[in-house]
Parts: sequence; structure tokens; C-alpha cells
Amino acid sequence: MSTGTAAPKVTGPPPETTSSSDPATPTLAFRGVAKVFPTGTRALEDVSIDVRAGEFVSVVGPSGCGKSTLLRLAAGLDGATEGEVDVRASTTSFVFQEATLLEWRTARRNVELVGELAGVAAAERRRRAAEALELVGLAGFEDQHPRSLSGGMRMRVSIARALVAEPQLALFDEPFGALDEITRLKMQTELQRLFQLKGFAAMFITHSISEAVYLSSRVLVMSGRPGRIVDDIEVPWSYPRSPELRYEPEFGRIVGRLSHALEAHS
Ligand SMILES: Nc1ncnc2c1ncn2[C@@H]1O[C@H](COP(=O)(O)OP(=O)(O)OP(=O)(O)O)[C@@H](O)[C@H]1O
Repeated sequence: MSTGTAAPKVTGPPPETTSSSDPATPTLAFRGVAKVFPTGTRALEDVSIDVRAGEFVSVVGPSGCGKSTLLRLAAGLDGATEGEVDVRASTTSFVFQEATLLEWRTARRNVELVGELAGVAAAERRRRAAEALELVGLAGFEDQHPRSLSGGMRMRVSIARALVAEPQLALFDEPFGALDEITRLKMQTELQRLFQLKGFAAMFITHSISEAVYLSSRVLVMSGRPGRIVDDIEVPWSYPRSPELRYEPEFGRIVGRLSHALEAHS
């Protein structure tokens, strides 16, 4: 048994042979995963999750229950102490709560960075970056620096940077947590549209139950630390979803069930 300082225990075939196109094979799978930090903190306990192509899975849970740890394991940024994390994606993108942009680069050059690191030719990089920025509604803002963009626009750049890599798996750690409510609702509408368009598998961490329900095909509820999956709720609506969905009685019923599950296991 390792203490969590070992190399990340992420398995799967080499990238060039991986594919998430077979719906029977999860793009991301946790199998009996536990995580104990060297400090002795037991963050996760017996977590098993499958996320398939075309699934948008949100995770909600009380503060400190291990949600970010779960995402870090999925990204290969840290290793499981017990169990296995199996990633079958040729490309994985990660979107953080902060947009984490390079301030001295324009929006376009922030998005181009992904291609630069991958050795993509300059003209092609530029084309892909322009396309990704247009997708997130930032056409015309390509040459602005992050400091002259609003919080919502900065997050759009961050999402464009994630999508330009054409990920099969996209991991989101509370990306809209720092935005005002109106911008947040707008970004939710945008993200589910992009999800439908691109068809990646998504794991999304949030403190907002209604955000989870609006965006997701499934919502997982974690218990208080050590985090375990205590509920797994399917959300019935197809994509794209109208913003008015939030006012449907069934939407409220699912939010209510999740709230009860959270309260019962906090
Ligand atoms: N590198 C680390 N070393 C030691 N303990 C850690 C480390 N990272 C996280 N923890 C602990 O593991 C537990 C889970 O942390 P994590 O950040 O995953 O929770 P979270 O559910 O994302 O929290 P929040 O909802 O407040 O963002 C916490 O008790 C935290 O203090």
C-alpha cells in the first residue's frame, strides 16, 4: 500500500491506441479507490465510478469531502492509495475555478499555448484557437489581454483552451464558483451546448445542486470525509437544455432529492 506520494496509479492502454468511442468502455473508471494523504487524512473511501463518452457526471458533496482529490486522481495529478483509476482518453482537459490564464498573452495566444506545447504548426494553431474562441462566444476579443476581460470572459477563454485540445475527457473543478449568478447561469447554458456539440465525457465538481442538475446526465452525491458515493441520480432530459428547464416541477423534485441526500450524509 502506498501513501499517496507514489507515482499516479492511472492505468489504461497507451494514448495512441485509446478510444472512448466504444460506449461499453468507460472513458474514466474508479474501482474501489481510497486516498490517504501522508498527513493521515483519509480523503476518499471505496469510490467506484464510471463515466462514459457522452456522459456529463457532476459530483456534489460537503466541503472537504474529497471532491477535488477525486478530480486530481482522474487527471493523474496524484495517485490512489487503494484501488484503480482507469482513464481511456487520448486527451484529457482540466478547467479550474480560476481561469489560470497567462496575463502577458492575448486570449488567442493563451488558447494557442496548447498547440504550441503539442508542436502544432503556427497557422493551424491559429485556426484552431480562432475556432475555439468563436465557439465560446469570444469572436472579436482574440487580441485582448486577460486583464481587459470580465470574469465570465476569462472563464470562456479557459474553456476554449480546454476544448481546443479536442478532449475525450473534460474535468471541471468548480469552474463557475467565482462568477456572479447571472454570468454563472449563462455559462451553464453555454457549457451544456458545447458538451452536446463536442460529445466528450465530463466530470464536474460543484457546490451548486441546481447547476449539477441543469448540466448533468448523472449527479453523484458524496458523503462527508472520507468521501464515499452515497447516491447516483440520473437526470432525464436530453441536450441541448433550455434555461427554462430550471422552472420545471421535475427539476425541483430532483434538486430536492439531492438536497436530502446531501443533508443525510454530511
Ligand atoms: N495534499 C494534501 N495533503 C494533505 N491533505 C490534503 C491534501 N489535499 C487535500 N487534503 C485534505 O483532504 C480532504 C479533502 O480535500 P478536497 O480538497 O479534495 O475536498 P473538497 O471536497 O474538494 O473540498 P471543498 O468542497 O471545500 O473544495 C480535506 O480534509 C483536505 O484538507
